[in-house]
Amino acid sequence: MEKQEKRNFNGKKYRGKQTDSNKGKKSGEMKKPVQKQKSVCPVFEKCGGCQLLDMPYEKQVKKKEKQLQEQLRSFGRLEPFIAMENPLHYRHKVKATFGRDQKGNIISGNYREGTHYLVPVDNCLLENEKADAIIRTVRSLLKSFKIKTYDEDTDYGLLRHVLVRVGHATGEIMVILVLASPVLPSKNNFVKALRKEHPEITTVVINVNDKRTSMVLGEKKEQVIYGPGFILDKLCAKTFKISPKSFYQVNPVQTEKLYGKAIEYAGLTGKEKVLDAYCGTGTIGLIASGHAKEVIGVELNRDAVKDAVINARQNQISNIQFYQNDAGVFMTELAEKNEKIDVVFMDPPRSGSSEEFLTSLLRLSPRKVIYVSCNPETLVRDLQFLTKRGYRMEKGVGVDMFPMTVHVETVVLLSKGEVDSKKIRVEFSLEDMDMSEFQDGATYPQIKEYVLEHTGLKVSNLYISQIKRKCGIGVGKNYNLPKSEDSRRPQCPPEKEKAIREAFKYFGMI
Ligand SMILES: C[S@@+](CC[C@H](N)C(=O)[O-])C[C@H]1O[C@@H](n2cnc3c(N)ncnc32)[C@H](O)[C@@H]1O
Repeated sequence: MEKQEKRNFNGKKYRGKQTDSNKGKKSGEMKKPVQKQKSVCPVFEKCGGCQLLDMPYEKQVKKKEKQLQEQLRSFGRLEPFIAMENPLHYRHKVKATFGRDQKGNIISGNYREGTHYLVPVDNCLLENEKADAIIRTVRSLLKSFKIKTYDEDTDYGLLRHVLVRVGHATGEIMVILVLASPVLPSKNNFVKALRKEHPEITTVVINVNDKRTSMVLGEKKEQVIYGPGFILDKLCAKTFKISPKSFYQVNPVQTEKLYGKAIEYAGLTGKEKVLDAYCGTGTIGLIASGHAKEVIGVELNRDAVKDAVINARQNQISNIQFYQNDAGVFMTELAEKNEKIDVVFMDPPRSGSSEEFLTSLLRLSPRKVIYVSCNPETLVRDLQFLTKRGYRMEKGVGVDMFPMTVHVETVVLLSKGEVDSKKIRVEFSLEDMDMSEFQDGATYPQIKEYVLEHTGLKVSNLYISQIKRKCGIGVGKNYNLPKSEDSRRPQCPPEKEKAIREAFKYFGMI
């Protein structure tokens, strides 16, 4: 039997797939069983959380760098990819879903990608090890505290998920217990028992999610049962408050490198007015504030904005203002007021930016735009838009924020090309543009992205267009529409319809 020698992510040898052993066998001859390579993770094939785990890390880096170069080549040059020195256990935000296996044993882990099949996970190579240990302890306490795990099918039980957020620099730890109803029996004793095993836990909160949805966190305000209800962390010498629902990058080691590049690309001199769009808890803007005259930040999530304001105070920064608003709406208002903005940082979600944001960006005409993106596809789409209208990509760089997965983070510097802003204003007309990506409030990819992020469900263009019709929203001609009202076409299931409607509401379409 031929052995294929391969090396996994950390360079250790392992036995590769033995698929050649049956080659040349005539049919009917006894076949030797095909032995699959042994992954470094026992649930690698079932979980789907990481796709590249069994590939040597250097190879992963080359693969990602090459792919990014192919995607961005036509726009400008890329600097060498920024890999991670120790690419394991980098996730400082860890989520586990609770349930039971077929024998009735309590399990915790992740849903297999695209399904509601719960894969038990004890130790994940991507996740912070303390967070995993805390989740195991919660699991071990459930029986003695008579806490039932929630069952999606019967809508019965209490504990749905546990989320752990770890401050990399401070070591502070927040545990979020996501419950189907507000009362946790013997909550004080539960916290005591948990902290006895993990005295490093600095806060415990209850989040109630009583909806039949795959969204992890419920919308209501959290109930704090231990500590201050938030944790602090440090990045680039600034302190940041992290609340249960605020966005905070999951890989703090690489985040410092990412933000460092963004600030470097901005080349601030201390005289600029800077906008930090999609600012989350204000991280990039606060770090930039020491190098700029004035910074404004805009963010949709109310809790994140509150954290951003507190972060400014905590870091004694007075030249920054935060606004809670849709970034596109905010940009339009700035453009209408003829505000002068010198540099824009933009770090939108995976779905990328919006038509409204980008058109107003053109009107504002900042000298430099630093685009931070976690999705090269939407980055390319938005770059196409901006580079056709006077901006030029000077340089960019890929940062490995998510080793072992296919995901890539990118920072790109755009600056004003030869065309002067006056000319752009005259030539720029919505009628002439291909607006297919930007119809009806949100694009199909944005709706899909939102639904996936909030419910874990994948929805097709067909389903979105069906629900658009039901809601009386115009359906653009560029999308995958049914050619006829053929009743044999799959109809959007109620769960997905609900999720799509929630997305429409979020994007202000209904
Ligand atoms: C990738 S995160 C970046 C956050 C921040 N720059 C950071 O590095 O921590 C994207 C942020 O955009 C926010 N967001 C999503 N849609 C938005 C919108 N339409 N307007 C403003 N902010 C939005 C999200 O709440 C999230 O905080």
